[in-house]
Amino acid sequence: MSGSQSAKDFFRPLAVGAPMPLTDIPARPSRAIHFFDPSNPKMAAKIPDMVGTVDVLLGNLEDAVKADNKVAAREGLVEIAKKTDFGPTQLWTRINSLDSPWVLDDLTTLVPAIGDKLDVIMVPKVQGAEDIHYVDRLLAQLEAKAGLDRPILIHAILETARGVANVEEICGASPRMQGLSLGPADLAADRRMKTTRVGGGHPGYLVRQDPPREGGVANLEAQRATYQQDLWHYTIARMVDACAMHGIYAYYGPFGDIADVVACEDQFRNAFLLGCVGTWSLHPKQIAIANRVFSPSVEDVAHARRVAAAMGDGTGAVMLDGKMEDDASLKQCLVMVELAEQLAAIDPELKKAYDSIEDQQSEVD
Ligand SMILES: CC(=O)SCCNC(=O)CCNC(=O)[C@H](O)C(C)(C)COP(=O)(O)OP(=O)(O)OC[C@H]1O[C@@H](n2cnc3c(N)ncnc32)[C@H](O)[C@@H]1OP(=O)(O)O
Ligand SMILES: O=CC(=O)O
Ligand SMILES: [Mg+2]
Repeated sequence: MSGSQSAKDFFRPLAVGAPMPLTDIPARPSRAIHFFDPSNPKMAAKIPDMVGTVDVLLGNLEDAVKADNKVAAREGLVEIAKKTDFGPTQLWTRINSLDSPWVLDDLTTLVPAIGDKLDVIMVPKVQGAEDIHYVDRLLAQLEAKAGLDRPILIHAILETARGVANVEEICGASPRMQGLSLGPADLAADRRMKTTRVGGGHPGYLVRQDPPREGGVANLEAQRATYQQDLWHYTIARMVDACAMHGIYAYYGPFGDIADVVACEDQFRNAFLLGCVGTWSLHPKQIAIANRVFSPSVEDVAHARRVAAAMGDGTGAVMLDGKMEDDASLKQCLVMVELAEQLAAIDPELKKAYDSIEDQQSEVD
């Protein structure tokens, strides 16, 4: 909420006739936000068949779409959205940046044409609350004009140093704020980091074991283990806290080494463990990785359910498998159980896997 706005105005529509803002952002599964370029005929042709295989399909209009194809991408997205029934899959778009010559046409074309199908608009290179306020008001005006009955939500990419400095105010800038993604490629450039990659780690960012001491003297010639550190830990942790504080959702972003599925899975898992609910997928092969990583494992769900059962009314402390469980560990377990229930509702395979634990547990009991 901006300093000059009163609390009661926060949930008022910003244009006469615009839909009422949401007071809570729905927790819809969004393990993979799959990017496609609507101006690329091969990719566009694959989209209808991808419905139901991925939680979010995102028509990308910004970086990775050639300048000459910006109009074709926008028009291609309108065409795909109009002819596709998205069923349980969400449709998002990433518009061009607010300082670009394309963004105004992106918004004024997409909202009247396919605003009823668009769930979330991703806004790149957000610097502060003022960027969200601009999009917020414009969306309200366009929604009112188009007669939409539900608000389109906003997702911001955290990819500038100023954006990171303002992360809390960005998350709280509008009731439309659905979440944030880390944009490691642009953020690295903006911070003048000395990397040349799209996300992921770097072998040079490490700490080294102390030298062994021999007779009180450090042996600097000895072999010493090194441990690679996570370049993105600080930013993801800030993003997760800011999102949790405002009741919205945090996502890892792109992992550009498409061939390195192992490191991709590691990066996604770090983000999952730290509190992110999903990530981007740039290539079809990253969807399965994201779906696997951002779904709690059967073992974790089984354990979480056992803790919930053992904790009875949810207060006090109990011993389970030699470990203390109490109100706080129960709350962590309930995060897992709730997520498992949300995912089971849209993913029949997962439902079968999670249900099989219940069957096994009732056999044991
Ligand atoms: C820093 C950032 O902003 S990241 C976000 C912006 N970047 C993006 O959105 C990139 C999206 N992805 C892509 O452009 C592509 O996947 C690339 C360029 C990385 C690789 O593309 P290709 O070299 O064609 O990959 P590959 O040959 O493995 O593709 C196999 C098939 O999958 C298709 N495919 C590739 N990526 C996608 C996708 N994202 N969605 C749907 N289909 C895809 C290809 O068209 C190809 O189809 P075909 O079998 O009919 O020929
Ligand atoms: O847009 C994403 C990024 O990493 O930059
Ligand atoms: Mg970017």
